Amino acid sequence: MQRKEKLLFVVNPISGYGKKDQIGALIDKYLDHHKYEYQLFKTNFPGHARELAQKAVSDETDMVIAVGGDGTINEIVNVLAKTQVKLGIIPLGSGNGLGRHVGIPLNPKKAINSINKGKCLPIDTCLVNGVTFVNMAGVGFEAYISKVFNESNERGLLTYLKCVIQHFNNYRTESYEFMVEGKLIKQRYLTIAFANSQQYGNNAYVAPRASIKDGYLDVVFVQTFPFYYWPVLIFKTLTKKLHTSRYIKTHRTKHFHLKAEHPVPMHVDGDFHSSLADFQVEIQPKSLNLIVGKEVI
Ligand SMILES: Nc1ncnc2c1ncn2[C@@H]1O[C@H](COP(=O)(O)OP(=O)(O)OP(=O)(O)O)[C@@H](O)[C@H]1O
Repeated sequence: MQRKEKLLFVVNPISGYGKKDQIGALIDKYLDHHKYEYQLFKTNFPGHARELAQKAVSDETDMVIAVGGDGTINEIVNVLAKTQVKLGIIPLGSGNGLGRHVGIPLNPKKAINSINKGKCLPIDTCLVNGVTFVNMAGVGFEAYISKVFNESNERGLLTYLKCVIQHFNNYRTESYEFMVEGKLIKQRYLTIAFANSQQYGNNAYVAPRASIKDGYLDVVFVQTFPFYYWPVLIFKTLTKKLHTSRYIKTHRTKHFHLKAEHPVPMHVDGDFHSSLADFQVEIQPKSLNLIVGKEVI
């Protein structure tokens, strides 16, 4: 008889919208018990998912499944990158950028089925100043909003949009410098995204031509724009046309060194990390074994 694979489900009870009370029962009902044996833990504090993943690696677990959003995934990926342990996703976050990109259904029963199928793909991860991210990191306005959002008691898309609208006019753009094709560029930007996949979440495509398995990072520069341009920008973001905006430039690279004139906020996979003025970003090709739901770009 074939050995059963050992799974660990890591459930973030505060991610996304609803409680996660039913998830244990759904896993029990729909997981393929001929193929897998499993344990399930809820996270009690930020950083707990990382601790649980560390224990899973030392216990020779075959797959860790993040039940939550990109922040929960990020904690786990910081442990699983460059190991053989697979990552699964049950996307129950607010934005679910990575889960959406790799075609994991938002319906938990269907997501469990993707784990049963076990279609595994080696994907790229990235490092920013030594911290791993897998979907998106960034500096400037988007990171500032992730800080404000994390500090608010509410979650969800509506709260996020409220934060954006409230803070857009008051946010001061920062001056940055970096090299592109041997040329030194010095310019002010509203936000700069380091994109491994295509979207922040909620089908907001910031880097519609990015691939998670091409060995490259898409750096997306967003210049400041007038308030009346928001509807156009949102439309372009949702229809994968952002790169056609006159306020956007994209640079594809393996390494990127960015300096800001003053410390600016940085997020990794949607969660505020710290405020810094010097950023070294690099790609780590095919460094994570991810369970996917479809053919992935
Ligand atoms: N019990 C807990 N109490 C408070 N925070 C927690 C707890 N467990 C985990 N966290 C933190 O919650 C943060 C947010 O989780 P996550 O990013 O998964 O959800 P989300 O923000 O709703 O989804 P997304 O990132 O997809 O938009 C994580 O960074 C994690 O550190």
